Amino acid sequence: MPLLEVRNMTHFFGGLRAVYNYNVTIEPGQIRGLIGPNGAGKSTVFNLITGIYTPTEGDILLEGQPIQGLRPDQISSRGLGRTFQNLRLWRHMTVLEHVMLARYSKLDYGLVGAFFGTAKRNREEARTRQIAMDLLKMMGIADQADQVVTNLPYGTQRRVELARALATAPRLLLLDEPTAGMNPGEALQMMEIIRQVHRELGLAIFLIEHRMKVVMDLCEIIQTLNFGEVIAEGTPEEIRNHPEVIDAYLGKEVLF
Ligand SMILES: Nc1ncnc2c1ncn2[C@@H]1O[C@H](COP(=O)(O)OP(=O)(O)OP(=O)(O)O)[C@@H](O)[C@H]1O
Repeated sequence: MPLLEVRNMTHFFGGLRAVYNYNVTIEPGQIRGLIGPNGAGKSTVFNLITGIYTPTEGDILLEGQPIQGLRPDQISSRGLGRTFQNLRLWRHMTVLEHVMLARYSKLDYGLVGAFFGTAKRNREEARTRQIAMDLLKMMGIADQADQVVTNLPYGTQRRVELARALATAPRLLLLDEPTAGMNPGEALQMMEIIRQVHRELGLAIFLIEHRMKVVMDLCEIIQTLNFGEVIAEGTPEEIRNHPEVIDAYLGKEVLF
């Protein structure tokens, strides 16, 4: 069974057709890319899948179960994690607190446990801290666990955001422009981290990215959107040589 299946999804913002008859099937462990010009509808596709918007039409199935109409937190707890194009971090929290807080949504010690500090709660706290620290190690930022995020360089903040998304143990991770705003060196490091996350955690990844090197190197299959519609889907080689994609998009894009 596919991990995610989106069928004939259409979305209007008032009179604007942002996404039209969109389909995608993501298998467990697959890495897929979504590219297209500014305003093509890429972030809207992610916002529809993650429950920020409810599609005007269509079906979204996660492991065979319909998820359209559920709240973002309900969809997240079913195994779908994401990061955003613009960072959404809390100004006064430390790196470790960000990741631990996300992990708490997975915890189950009930209200009584939360008030009275049961042994189970203490065990779970220790385990949460351990998982969060392991993720920070994977991101290469464990030594900055106690830093307040706003004091850290932008590239590091993006790693915190990725660690936070991974803290809920998703089976599918949606990354909205993971290298946006980074210099080429930071972007290369982020690419290696994504590769490592995929290899070590074995989850499926769906990513939006403008940097062609990142998409072409990481993804097995790439879709191209233009005016809300998929104009091409294929391997990096097929996409690179697709006349409509070159015309609509690649001719104008940053190679790195
Ligand atoms: N909340 C909204 N209300 C109204 N229109 C919106 C909303 N969000 C997006 N749009 C419009 O929908 C279209 C698709 O936008 P979207 O942000 O999905 O594109 P995108 O491919 O992610 O672009 P970019 O690469 O610039 O991030 C655009 O015309 C945009 O202006």
